[in-house]
This record gives sequence, structure tokens and C-alpha cells, in this order.
Amino acid sequence: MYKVLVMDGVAEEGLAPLRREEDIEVVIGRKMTEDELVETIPEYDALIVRSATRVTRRVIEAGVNLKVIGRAGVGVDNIDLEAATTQGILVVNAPDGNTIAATEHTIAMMLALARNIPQAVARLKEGVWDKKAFLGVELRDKTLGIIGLGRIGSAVAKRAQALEMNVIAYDPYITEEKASTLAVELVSLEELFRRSDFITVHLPKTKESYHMIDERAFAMMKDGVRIINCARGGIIDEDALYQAMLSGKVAGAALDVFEKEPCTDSSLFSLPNFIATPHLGASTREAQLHVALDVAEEIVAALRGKLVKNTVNIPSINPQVLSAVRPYLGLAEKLGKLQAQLVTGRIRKIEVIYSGELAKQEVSPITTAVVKGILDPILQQTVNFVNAPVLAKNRGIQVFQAVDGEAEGYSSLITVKVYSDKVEKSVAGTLFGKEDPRIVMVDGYRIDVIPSGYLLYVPHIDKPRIIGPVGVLIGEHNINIAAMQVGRKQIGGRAVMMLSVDAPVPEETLAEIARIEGVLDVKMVHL
Ligand SMILES: NC(=O)c1ccc[n+]([C@@H]2O[C@H](COP(=O)([O-])OP(=O)(O)OC[C@H]3O[C@@H](n4cnc5c(N)ncnc54)[C@H](O)[C@@H]3O)[C@@H](O)[C@H]2O)c1
Ligand SMILES: O=C(O)[C@H](O)COP(=O)(O)O
Repeated sequence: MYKVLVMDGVAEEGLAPLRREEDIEVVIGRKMTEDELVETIPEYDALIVRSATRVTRRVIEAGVNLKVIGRAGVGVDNIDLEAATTQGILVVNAPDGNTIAATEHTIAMMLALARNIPQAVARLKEGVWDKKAFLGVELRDKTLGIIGLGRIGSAVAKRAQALEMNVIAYDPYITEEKASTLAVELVSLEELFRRSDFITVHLPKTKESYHMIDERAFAMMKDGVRIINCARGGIIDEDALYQAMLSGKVAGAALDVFEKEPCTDSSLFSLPNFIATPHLGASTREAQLHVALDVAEEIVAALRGKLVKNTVNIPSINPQVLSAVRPYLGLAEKLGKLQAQLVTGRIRKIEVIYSGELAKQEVSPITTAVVKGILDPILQQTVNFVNAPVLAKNRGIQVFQAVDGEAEGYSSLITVKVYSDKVEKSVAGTLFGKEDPRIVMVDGYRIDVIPSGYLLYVPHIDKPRIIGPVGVLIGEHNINIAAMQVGRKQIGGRAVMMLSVDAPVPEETLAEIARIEGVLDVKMVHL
């Protein structure tokens, strides 16, 4: 008998796929503290949550019988994925079921903001019939700037166009073709800030997007801009938003999400032109039914050992193919991740070339691992071995796989070429022995680097007074250099330097390195 614990008020009707299984018992859990959950979890085989329950490392480590954790929704920021993976627990989510709900909530927030609806309702309920205080603005002919043109951003664009708004977007990870099928003009972030009357964010919270809308960003915006966030708290700097609203720069803001949730006290609440909802984006009957059904089906499949579509942390591949290619999957993903950090511009094409022994194998899971590595840092949606090719296709990225007999002296070689609208970059890797991964080539230059931790990539001109000064600058910041590799093709020509460092090199130091004469570029990479 399997036991499934369902938390956070996941929709009952959506649990039907679990309830109809005779050997699955469904238990609806009440709100619990971490300690209580740690005490409760050992008897369960599966756990289903929304965003309220924090599935911490302690909870996961206590879940000695846990096989799968299901998130009835998109964001898995409340689940310690690393702990789950280490523990061999599958994490699944339901990324599509609440797209429309979040989209419609965004449109509702935009209209409520434009027409002061929440404020007018509140005043009327106080018994005041005040028409003068709530003069609104129309959406027609206004410019809506969408940051993040994924599932929700695209759906918001369509609806805003129906409201006769001009839609522009910033999303450096989608192609022009994808944007043009939506009839959306892709612009730089600065241009979006300068041109938009309304700005809405629909991207994941990442290191890159954290406080993306800050004091500097507000300064670039039009006077009287209106801001909406139905994505994740923290993308907008709430203190900077407060100041920008106080000064009148921002005419109104609507937040569904906050940096700290639940948020019941904020300086923003004192501003009359600020409206908010308590993370209601996904809270429609339809969305809750869809996400619950999706996740319940996934849990049944996972408990039966069947193929699971929306895995967050573990690949789902045919076991026979997996055992042949498994040793290369980690390397392939790292090569993809490396490319994602080295390439600038919109990626159009990924080419994975297999040489040597590997060319005789069924290599498509390895290609998928490369694509996963490239898309993973970019997308909020879980990228896994099942959906990575579809996600690449949907984003207009072509993926090619080829074999080539020439393995440059290695028993097997994986070469990953990425073509963007700005650059063409090639990296290659191999396994030393059975499972010792190495990056052995960058842009045709031979190197030998372990793909792990922090790497500093410095293409330069092969001449004296480059390697030393780079080392000195890093050393001055007390950062230890663990290894260094230099590859060149001819004396005095172009060369690449790859340093393994024990900590990230600060931005200012990267700028100093870039200023060394003969240094052509500098990039910090984390693998
Ligand atoms: N309020 C809610 O209840 C609710 C409901 C559902 C989803 N969400 C949130 O909405 C957001 C969007 O969800 P989605 O399903 O559309 O995700 P998605 O993965 O389909 O789309 C995210 C988009 O953001 C883009 N992106 C990534 N980093 C970027 C960056 N630095 N700058 C610009 N664009 C960037 C990606 O290219 C992608 O197109 C997520 O944060 C998700 O957690 C909130
Ligand atoms: O990530 C999500 O799916 C949304 O933020 C919704 O979260 P919720 O299920 O807690 O409403």
C-alpha cells in the first residue's frame, strides 16, 4: 500500500487519479510546522504541495519512504531539489495547468490598476460616492512592456493586443521568429523601460532577475508608468518601488507576489495607488483542477515506475539506452551549461557532434542533456530529458546531431556548437577513464579542464604580460586559483586561458582583467 500526503489545499477533484487506485491511500494533511512535517513524513511514499509548504532538506531526509514529491503548480522554490536528488526522490510539477489563470490575473491587475477599481470599491463600501477621486486611464494605444515572453508572457501579449495595446517585450532567450509569430516587438531592457506605459514581468526569479527592476530601472522609465508583478517576489525591489511611487514617477503598481510571503505588512500598503493580492495568480477552480489532475497522474506513474513527463530533477529515459550513455550525460549537460554562459545573443541552432566510440551508440539522450544544460539556466519551467527538445523547438532553436569519425585522439568526443545571432561558439569534452569528465576544446583551442565549480574564461592574444597580471588581479582579491590552462594554435596568435577558481571573481575585477592589453574578453562561468 502506498500513502500519499496532500498539503496546501490541493483541489480534491483533481486527486481522482490517486483515489481510484486500490493500493494508494490519500491523506489530506493540515497546515504543519517543519518539525511536525519531519515527524509525519516517514510513513509516506509521496507528498503533494503547492507553494505554502516548505519541503526542506530536513523534511526530505526524514522521508525515508518518500519516492516522489509533486508540486501542484509551476514554481519549485519551496522544495529543496538538491536534497531530493541526493536522496533519489523524484520531483514532478504541473507547469501548464495554471498559465491561463496567471495570465488572466495579470490582465485583471492591469485593468484594476488603470481604473482604480479596488480603491473605488473600498471607498464605496465606506459609504462614499466619489467619482472625482478615481479618474482612470485607458489601455488602448498604450505600450505594454513584457519582461519574459514564455508561456504566461506570450498569453498576456495576445490578450493585451486584443485590448489594442502596443506590445513590446524583453526576453534575451527567445528568437525573433518566435516573437514575430506573436506580433511582439523584441527590444532591449532599457528600451522597454523607456517606452512602456505599463510594465509586467513574467520570468523566473534567478540571480539575473533578482531586483531587475530597481532604482536605476525606475529612473529610466516614463513618468507615470504602471507596474505589475504576477511572477515572483524579488524581481522588483520593493523599497525602490515604494520610493518611485512616493516621488510620483510610478503612477501605480499591482503586486500578486512579494519577496517575503506571506506578506501582511509592507510600506507599500500605505500608498493609495498600490494594489495587491495574496499570490492568487493560480487560484482559479480550473487551474487548481488542472494542476491537481496533472500532478496526481504524475504521482501514480512515478509510484508505478512508469515514464513521468514533468520531472524536475531526474531524467526519465529508457533504462537500456540510459546504461550505455549514462556516463556521458553529466558531461553533456555541463558542456551545454558552459555554452549557455559563453554565448551572447539569441541562440538559433545547437549542433552536437559525436566522434570515436560514442558515435556508434544511440546518442539522442546525450543531445537532450546538452539542450537541457543550455536551456536550464534560462527557463523557469523545469527543463528535463523529456521536454528539453520540445522547449528548444518551441523557442525556435534548431537542434542537430551528427557523427564524425575524427575524435582528435580521444576515445570519444562530444563537440557542442552553438550559433546565435551574434556568435558561433564551439566546445568539446570527453571522459578520461570511465567517468572523469573534461572540457578539452574551446573554439578549437586545446585545453584540459574539469567542468566543475567556477571557471574564468579569458580569450587573449598570445604574448607576455597577460597571464601574470590576470593571476595577480585575482590573487589581490584573495581568490585561490586551483588550476590554469592555456590553449593556443600559433605563437603570437589568439589564445584562450581557462582558470579554475575557488570563488566567483567580482565584477570589478572582471572589468580590470578586461582592460589588460591583449585580453579580448572575460567571462565568469559556474558549472
Ligand atoms: N502568481 C502566480 O500564482 C503564478 C502562477 C504561475 C506562474 N507564476 C510565475 O510566473 C513566471 C513565468 O512563468 P511561465 O510559466 O511563463 O515561465 P516560462 O518558463 O514559460 O517563461 C519564462 C520566460 O522568462 C524568460 N527569461 C528568463 N530569464 C530572463 C531574463 N533574465 N530576462 C528576460 N527574460 C527572461 C525565459 O526566456 C522565458 O521565456 C514564473 O516566475 C512563475 O513562477 C506565478
Ligand atoms: O508557481 C506557481 O505555480 C504559482 O506561483 C502558484 O503557486 P500556488 O500554487 O501556491 O498558488
